[in-house]
Amino acid sequence: MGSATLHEAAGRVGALPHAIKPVADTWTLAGPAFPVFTPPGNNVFIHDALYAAPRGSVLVVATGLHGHDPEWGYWGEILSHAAMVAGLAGIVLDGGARDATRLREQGFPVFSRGLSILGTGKDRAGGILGEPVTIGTVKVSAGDLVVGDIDGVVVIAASQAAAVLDDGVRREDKEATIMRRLTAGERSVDIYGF
Ligand SMILES: O=C([O-])CC(=O)C(=O)O
Ligand SMILES: [Mg+2]
Repeated sequence: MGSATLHEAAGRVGALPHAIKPVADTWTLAGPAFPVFTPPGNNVFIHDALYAAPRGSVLVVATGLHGHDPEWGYWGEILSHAAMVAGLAGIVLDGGARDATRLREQGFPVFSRGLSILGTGKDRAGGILGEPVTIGTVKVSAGDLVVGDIDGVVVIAASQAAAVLDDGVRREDKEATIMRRLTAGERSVDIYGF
């Protein structure tokens, strides 16, 4: 199910900033969040998170700069390789990634604000693992459902996830019916009653 459908099903909440996109257009992502806060320009806590997150997790990394952070590549081919070995499902990064050609070959879903050559420091101070983080206007807690695709990333509270998925399926069924009616010659404005 697409991120936009789930966002509608969730009552139009949970969309992360639109600038956070997959490094390869075709990638999709789904799994429970493991939140990480890293100080700007530092990625040692992201390395630590690989070994703290349960298998199947999506790392969701806040950098404290709320999007004003185009200049670091927090994640690259080494971290993707390590994350695959650790059985993680993907990463959502409120900052840049690098080694994009290799990342695309590896296929591990990396969602970032863009690409940056610059490497990060390793000071072991100021990071937090597994506690809620805020990206854009969205608070992300451990276990929340994270779904990403080329449209972007949506985060659904764990307590809402089952109901939102059910509603998403209903929406997709309804939209399939609308497509059939359009094919049959009806007009969108008539179907919706606009
Ligand atoms: O050096 C880093 O920590 C990020 C990186 O390029 C890699 O993971 O390959
Ligand atoms: Mg690298």
